[in-house]
Amino acid sequence: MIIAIDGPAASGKGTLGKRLAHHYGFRHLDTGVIYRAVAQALLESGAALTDEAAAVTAAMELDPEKFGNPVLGTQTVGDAASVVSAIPKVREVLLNFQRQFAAGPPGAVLDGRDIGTVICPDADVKIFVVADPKVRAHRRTLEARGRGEAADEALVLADILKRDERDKNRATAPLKCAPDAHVLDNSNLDIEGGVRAAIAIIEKVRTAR
Ligand SMILES: Nc1ncnc2c1ncn2[C@@H]1O[C@H](COP(=O)(O)OP(=O)(O)O)[C@@H](O)[C@H]1O
Ligand SMILES: Nc1ccn([C@@H]2O[C@H](COP(=O)(O)OP(=O)(O)O)[C@@H](O)[C@H]2O)c(=O)n1
Repeated sequence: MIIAIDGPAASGKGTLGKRLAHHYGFRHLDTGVIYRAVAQALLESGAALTDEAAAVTAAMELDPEKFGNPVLGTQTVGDAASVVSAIPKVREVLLNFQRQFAAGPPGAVLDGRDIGTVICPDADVKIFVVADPKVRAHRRTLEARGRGEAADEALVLADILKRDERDKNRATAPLKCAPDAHVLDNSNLDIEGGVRAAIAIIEKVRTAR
């Protein structure tokens, strides 16, 4: 079984994906980390984020062992990731890695921007997670402060909106809700409530088969 989760920045995709994978005993891939790792490799090497050749090389040399690097969670790297991720050849290089991850037993949960539309268009269940931008900015600010970073909520909101616009308007694999996805708005739900709502969606789809 494949569960595809997509949605805008800081909507709670990763948290939900992790929790669902735990609930069902599936593997989980936060695909945003992949683009963040490519962006970080470019930032470290000093190459421009729009340098296609350097970005493709970084994507081909991606080391999943480095996905746990805490710097990948920062706003700077997230912003850089949304520039790098708009390069079609970078997405092409990363496609197989994601599809192979999705294919293995016993099941997988992937979250990102194009899982239900491009990576796993035949996923068993697709969930498009949304939340009010101000709510998302507040949660991300608390998260950054929890890591000891000085985060200004207004700037976090501006960054989220800018990134959403870039991700929605790019030509290749833009952020969009698949026609067969179930929209889950968690603006007024806590993490537990969001997980319960997602499980209800998944069980409804399963029993309808
Ligand atoms: N339903 C929710 N209610 C409250 N906080 C949430 C909820 N879902 C996620 N969060 C918090 O919001 C922040 C962003 O969530 P995250 O899962 O990283 O989002 P995304 O993967 O979409 O960027 C995290 O600090 C997370 O703990
Ligand atoms: N499947 C994906 C996942 C992320 N991304 C890009 O990577 C950036 C960072 O993704 P992320 O999921 O880690 O971002 P957050 O929602 O956690 O802030 C996004 O802004 C997208 O530009 C993508 O293009 N496709």
